[in-house]
Amino acid sequence: MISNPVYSTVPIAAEVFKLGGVYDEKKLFGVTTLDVVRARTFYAGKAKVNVAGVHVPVIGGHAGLTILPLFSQATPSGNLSDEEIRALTKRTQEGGTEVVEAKAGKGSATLSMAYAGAIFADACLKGLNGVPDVVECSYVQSTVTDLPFFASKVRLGKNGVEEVLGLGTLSDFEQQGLEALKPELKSSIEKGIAFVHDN
Ligand SMILES: NC(=O)c1ccc[n+]([C@@H]2O[C@H](COP(=O)([O-])OP(=O)(O)OC[C@H]3O[C@@H](n4cnc5c(N)ncnc54)[C@H](O)[C@@H]3O)[C@@H](O)[C@H]2O)c1
Ligand SMILES: O=C(O)C[C@H](O)C(=O)O
Repeated sequence: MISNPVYSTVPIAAEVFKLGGVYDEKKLFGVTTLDVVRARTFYAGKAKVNVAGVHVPVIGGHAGLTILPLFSQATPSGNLSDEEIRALTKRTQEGGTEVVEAKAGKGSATLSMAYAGAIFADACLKGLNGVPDVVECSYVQSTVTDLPFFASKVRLGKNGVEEVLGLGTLSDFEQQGLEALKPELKSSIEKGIAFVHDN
């Protein structure tokens, strides 16, 4: 699922598939790769490292505060200040809205989404083809938090999602971000599920 709001459209799709008796949680992904692309790009710029070698997990959902880049786990380490990390987090969270507002009703990010979509589709194909250790962040059915859907690192394989990976160690700032995003994410998931049953 790429169509927004991804944090609701994925639960909507899951519910529709369940009603049709064909839901396979291993094969339903919300594409959050663009958040990862933005986090990597902004981080590389600030840390003055080559973006090609940068990894930053992004967890949560796919809108505003629900997008939580884990810069404490970024590699290579950029030794950025707390203030810089806060600014990079905000920029990543607002990246999509920035483009939507700049295009003023004429759509959303397209070229960067195509790039992100290609990365994610390529990872899915590698997994399906049996390439080992293919890991991308994605918004999937999850038990890593108390929310039924959550974006985190996912290991892809022949069946789709082979393993939803844990969050690793979070900084205090990220832990606070995680607690702050939960109410919005919970309500967006519930709204999606209710939408299916009300319609
Ligand atoms: N997951 C991500 O990272 C990400 C990134 C970019 C865009 N998006 C989402 O992708 C979607 C498309 O973005 P876009 O920039 O191409 O938007 P867009 O406005 O350019 O295109 C939307 C298209 O949907 C069509 N449409 C609208 N209502 C319809 C309906 N009821 N039935 C059939 N078609 C309908 C419109 O005619 C239009 O062609 C949006 O939901 C956007 O939010 C997601
Ligand atoms: O379409 C949007 O609202 C934003 C899009 O999801 C993006 O991340 O660029």
